[in-house]
Amino acid sequence: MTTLVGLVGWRGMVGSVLMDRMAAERDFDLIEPLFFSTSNAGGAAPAQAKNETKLQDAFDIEQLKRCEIIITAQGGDYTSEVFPKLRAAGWNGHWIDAASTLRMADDAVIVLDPVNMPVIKDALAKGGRNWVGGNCTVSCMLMGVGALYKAGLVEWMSTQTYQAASGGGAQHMRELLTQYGTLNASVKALLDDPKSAILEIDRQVIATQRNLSAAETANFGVPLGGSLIPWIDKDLGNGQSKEEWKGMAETNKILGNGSAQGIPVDGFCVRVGAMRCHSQALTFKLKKDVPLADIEAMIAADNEWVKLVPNTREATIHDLTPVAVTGTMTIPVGRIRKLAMGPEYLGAFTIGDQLLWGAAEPLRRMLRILLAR
Ligand SMILES: NC(=O)C1=CN([C@@H]2O[C@H](COP(=O)(O)OP(=O)(O)OC[C@H]3O[C@@H](n4cnc5c(N)ncnc54)[C@H](OP(=O)(O)O)[C@@H]3O)[C@@H](O)[C@H]2O)C=CC1
Ligand SMILES: N[C@@H](CC(=O)OP(=O)(O)O)C(=O)O
Repeated sequence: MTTLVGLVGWRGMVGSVLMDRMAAERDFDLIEPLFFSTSNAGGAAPAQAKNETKLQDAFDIEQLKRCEIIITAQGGDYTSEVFPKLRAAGWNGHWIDAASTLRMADDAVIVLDPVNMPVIKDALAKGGRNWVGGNCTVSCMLMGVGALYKAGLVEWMSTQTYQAASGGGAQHMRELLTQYGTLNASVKALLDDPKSAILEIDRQVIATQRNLSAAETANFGVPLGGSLIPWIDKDLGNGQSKEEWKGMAETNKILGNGSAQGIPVDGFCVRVGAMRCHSQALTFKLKKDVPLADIEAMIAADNEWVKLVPNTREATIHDLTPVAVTGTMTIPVGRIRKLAMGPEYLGAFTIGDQLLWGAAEPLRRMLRILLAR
């Protein structure tokens, strides 16, 4: 019998990317999908529905219990409310989740199978049933440079991120574009006049940024267009943002190192005016001096999506940008070079589409792993 798979959060931003990827990879051929909604129970399910063509209530535990596997991209509040009730009602199925809520739970695995298939297999063998997608920045970073971790070469890593608006959600992407539009409109006449003074344009732009309406900064709280925000997620009260904390905690959990005592990973997470690709500059302290060519070969051979970008100006400006990477599964790694601090210090720059490898893709791949058993 075909596996009944519940889909929750399928029409949100992450969910839509997930649906596209599942369709592209023909995942729906292998399952009987049961679509849920928090807002439109009884409405028509999307075209991928087969026998179950009505949307089910996403809070209806009895309907959820019918599913052998549930994939949710509905968000953390939904997980917090429904998951404990479902387990308490005796549901023994597999829960695959995009939200961070359950990530650090002992009985949950952060799934990124090109990096941690052994961890996933070990958990499966032990009866694991909770599978959670990792933080987008961490997942994209490990898809790029996981080879160095797998080879046991990393003493520590520092990451400086350049994270896209999409990490905040659809409204944040819209807000960024609205801000850019407002800025452009405020100096349009001056821009159209090639003889206008650039410092006058600059003066008007900063005045516009400082006077953006509350509606135009409702999501980010401050201007992002033409600026940046060096804080992402909650304030942990110790000087670190929660996004920065995830770097070490999740990297080590994904690698199966345990979260408390692992390889030190730290740095600064910064929101920039990109749309949906997270970029990051990485500094490694390696455990030993490894020739650059060996490092490059290791990274290039790690998985089929990683792409080495030669450390030249031309290759970098064309292939190592959010514009080049958006909407693709490719994880470019470039700017690889030994740093001035010494031969064990390595620099690299990597980019990933945070809605693909950063959110949707590890979930559908986990579904495939479960279906293939
Ligand atoms: N944004 C990101 O980069 C990442 C997000 N995540 C996780 O995924 C969760 C979902 O994120 P995201 O996809 O950005 O959230 P969205 O806000 O885009 O979607 C969440 C839900 O909102 C409801 N909704 C209400 N109005 C609309 C509308 N106009 N269009 C579409 N859906 C609507 C839908 O539920 P319904 O159909 O039931 O009404 C939908 O499933 C996050 O909470 C987070 O936990 C994980 C990794 C990255
Ligand atoms: N925090 C990420 C997006 C995200 O959803 O992260 P997480 O899945 O760890 O909550 C960002 O803002 O770019």
